[in-house]
Amino acid sequence: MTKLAEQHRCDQPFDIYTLFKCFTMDTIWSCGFGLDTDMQNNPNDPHLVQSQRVAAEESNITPLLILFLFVPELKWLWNGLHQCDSSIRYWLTNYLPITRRFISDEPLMWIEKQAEHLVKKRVKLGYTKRMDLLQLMLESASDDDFIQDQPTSAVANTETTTETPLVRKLIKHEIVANIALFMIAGYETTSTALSYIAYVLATHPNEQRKLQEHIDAHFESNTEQDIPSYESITEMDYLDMFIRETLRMYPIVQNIINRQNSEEFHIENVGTIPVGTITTGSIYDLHFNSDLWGPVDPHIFYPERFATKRHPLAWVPFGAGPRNCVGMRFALLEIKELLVRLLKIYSIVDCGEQTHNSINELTETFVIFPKKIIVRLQRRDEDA
Ligand code: HEM
Repeated sequence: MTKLAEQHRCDQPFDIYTLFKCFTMDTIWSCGFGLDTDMQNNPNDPHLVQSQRVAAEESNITPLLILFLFVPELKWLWNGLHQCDSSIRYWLTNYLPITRRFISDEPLMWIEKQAEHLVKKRVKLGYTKRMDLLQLMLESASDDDFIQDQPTSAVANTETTTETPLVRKLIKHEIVANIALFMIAGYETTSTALSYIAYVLATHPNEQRKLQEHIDAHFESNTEQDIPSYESITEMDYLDMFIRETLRMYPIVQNIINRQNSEEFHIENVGTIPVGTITTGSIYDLHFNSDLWGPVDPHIFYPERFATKRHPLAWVPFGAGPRNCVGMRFALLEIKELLVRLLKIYSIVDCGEQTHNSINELTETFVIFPKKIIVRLQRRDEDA
């Protein structure tokens, strides 16, 4: 809120996406791993810079990735080479700083090393009352380096069960890998979702007013610093529909929602898909299909369409099935908390071409993101 107030005082168009990135990064470090970072006041913080590099265009298309795409049978070799390349870069750039002039380090490796330090530090610290993701993972950790999965005896004995769930502890390496995954998956996605929401709010003033009235009706507060409770947030159906409609029209992730089939299947007018094929559906075709989303034209922003029950797989910004996004509830709650606090005090204002051009050029890496979202803030109690 302090950063928003600063921007309001400047009374100039600014890039709200940059603010959201710092905010979601601070949130994931604090809620996930118990670190009180302050990236909102320090945009050059290396955690933020390295995470931004992971999603950046240039670090996504590497020769090894191209080899992986065209010769997936040798993925063990490409993985091995990638690991070697990243380790060498990490050691050279950290222990021989002069090499930074010629080679760049690998951001994922940097994040993994930070995660390793974090785990070591927390283990040394011993028991902590703080119940964050890291603590939960450490409590289910094993000291072994390798664990053989064991089916639960209770479930394995039941006659009706065909698939036996696994009793499984995490090994240290998996905890480190999960920290890195959560940092990357939880930061870029949520800040991008917030940036699209800001764009929609600025360009749809009637819907913004309706959302503000909805917030006023549900959330009484005397000060700007009040944090809405979980209970009051979950009751706010229009807020939920507003976010869902934005993610329908502006999905953040497309190409990571893919699956490899274990059985052959047939698609009409396409043919038979052999076992082991990696397929991904087109999220845009699904999200703009008028049979699934009508009768109001799916190209129109209309949150109320979510009041009608739709096909369970018509809306998939968080994927679907047992491997869908584990952070969905967390992301939705984070977005709602921020929107309630922001819109209680401010309106997001359209700055004409600057705002409209923001969305014209989108880039796709593992997320689909705009370069900037330029808007202005106006205090609601100063509205003309
Ligand atoms: C608006 C925000 C977000 C969007 C749009 C999003 C979207 C997705 C999508 C589409 C997938 C793939 C699902 C599939 O293949 O079916 C995914 C996976 C995942 N997401 Fe998110 N995500 C968001 C926020 C988060 C957050 C905040 C976290 C963590 C705190 C997170 C952690 C993960 C993880 C760990 C996976 C891998 C799950 C698995 O493989 O089992 N995501 N996300």
